[in-house]
Amino acid sequence: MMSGLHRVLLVITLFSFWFIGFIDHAEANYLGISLVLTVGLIHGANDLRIIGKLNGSNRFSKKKQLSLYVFMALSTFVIFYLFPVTALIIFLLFSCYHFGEQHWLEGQVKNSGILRFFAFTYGLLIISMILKFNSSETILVLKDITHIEISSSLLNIVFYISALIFLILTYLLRSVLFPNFNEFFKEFFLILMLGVIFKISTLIWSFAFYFIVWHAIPSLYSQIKVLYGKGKGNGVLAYLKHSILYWLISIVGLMIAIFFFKENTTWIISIFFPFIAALTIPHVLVMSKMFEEYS
Ligand SMILES: CC1=C(/C=C/C(C)=C/C=C/C(C)=C/C=C/C=C(C)/C=C/C=C(C)/C=C/C2=C(C)CCCC2(C)C)C(C)(C)CCC1
Repeated sequence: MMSGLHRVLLVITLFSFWFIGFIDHAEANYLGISLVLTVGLIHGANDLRIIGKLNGSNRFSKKKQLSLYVFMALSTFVIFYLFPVTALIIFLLFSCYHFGEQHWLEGQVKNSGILRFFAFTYGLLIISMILKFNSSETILVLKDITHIEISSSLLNIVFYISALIFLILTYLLRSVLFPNFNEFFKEFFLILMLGVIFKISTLIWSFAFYFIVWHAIPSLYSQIKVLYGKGKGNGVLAYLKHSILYWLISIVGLMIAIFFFKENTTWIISIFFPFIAALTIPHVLVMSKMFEEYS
């Protein structure tokens, strides 16, 4: 749903066209990775506090919640190395829903099955656009992670199918999704702008741009509202203070993973995605429960 925050993000998206012209591809990649490792990681680092706010969380002690979270993250990372294709598919399915849920389901009082499917399709459309518009880099990274070389036509097919289902669902759900033509126009304009950004930049920048601007920032905004209330100006500082330890632990975890697995891969980036995937699974479950209870 288009809110005041979304309007600011649209302006940032427009501004990014101008900004991309100033940096080369290598700089864009460094900046993208730095943003994911800072803002991106931090947006999940307060998950335990969010769990503490959810109904029924007192059934488990804080220690149990922490152990379960760490267990989920570590097992996903290991599964990525044992069964990379299965793990990648599960990661992508979770990610599609998670991206769509953040963008469309906040504030929807009743999340029906079809709305959830729409959210999933939106996430699939965005991710397939990132991959399709950067197909040669995607094929190389996927080969490094799964040892399978996929063809660019597979990326095209997924993109066209998700676009078609997205259009059909948009039509069917138009009265729920778009209170007026302006909202409809802004959403389609956004998809168009994202498509151009993904086309003219690198895979890493495309992913990092969407992940930070259109996922992590809105998610931080929703979490701060839930944790510290709407009117409290110091919510951002409190959020940062409470997340810094978990952020540091994750960075150390990434360094350890790079140290042990760097021989097995051609690019560090192939360790980076399984690492993000490991944190994604528990994070998605926490956020989904938060949206259910706080919509
Ligand atoms: C609390 C806690 C913690 C922390 C946590 C965190 C820090 C979280 C985070 C979280 C996060 C941070 C999340 C994220 C999410 C993400 C996502 C959702 C993504 C997606 C992606 C994708 C989908 C991709 C795709 C691709 C590309 C782009 C290229 C190549 C290929 C592929 C396909 C891979 C710890 C563990 C320390 C401990 C316990 C507690």
